[in-house]
Amino acid sequence: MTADLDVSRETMDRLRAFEQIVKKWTPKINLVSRDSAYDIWGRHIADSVQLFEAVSPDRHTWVDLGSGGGFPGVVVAILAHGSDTEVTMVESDGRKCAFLRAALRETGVDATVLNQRIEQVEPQNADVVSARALADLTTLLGYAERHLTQGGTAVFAKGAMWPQEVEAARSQWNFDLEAVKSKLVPEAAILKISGVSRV
Ligand SMILES: C[S@@+](CC[C@H](N)C(=O)[O-])C[C@H]1O[C@@H](n2cnc3c(N)ncnc32)[C@H](O)[C@@H]1O
Repeated sequence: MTADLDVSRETMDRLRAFEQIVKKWTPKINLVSRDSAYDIWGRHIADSVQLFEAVSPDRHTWVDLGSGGGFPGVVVAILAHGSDTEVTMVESDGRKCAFLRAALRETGVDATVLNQRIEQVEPQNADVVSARALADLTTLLGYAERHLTQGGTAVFAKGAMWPQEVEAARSQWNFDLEAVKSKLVPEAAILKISGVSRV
């Protein structure tokens, strides 16, 4: 994905710097699974870039839930740097929050890191809510309902089971869905969701 990533040289340098920081910290605090640690760029950064690109640039507040090692939160902060998008990451693990703050400092971009549980953070009224590898869709829609502004969009990275997750979620939630096929894993998708309300 490096070749067709249409970003400035400065942004690419920041993404590369972030890749190195993840590699440095991963042995200490397990930021990514052991079997994906060999390919931070291909498995994690490129996937986060896809999530970012799935959303229209017309947004001011982006909240990433369960940011962990910064996917997609730190990548979004790097790609949105210089725009008027404010990025917030919510992460309950204090060591990961320390990592996220260090990554932001070292890459020279701004974002807010909330070391809290998603369920306890005050409603964020965000234009965009994102999550990757966090929870099943039914749970994520509860988070989206709490933290999205009216007219906002949720973007969730999902694996091959996404059609079943959508079907299960429909019993509890009404929502509009656009499934964008992943460029990286054929069966995976980015679910773009709006109009979330309880059934
Ligand atoms: C499997 S990791 C995924 C991290 C990252 N989004 C990624 O794609 O690599 C899930 C992360 O969400 C955090 N998390 C799980 N439940 C949470 C909650 N209720 N509130 C805040 N953070 C939570 C965990 O601490 C963990 O860092």
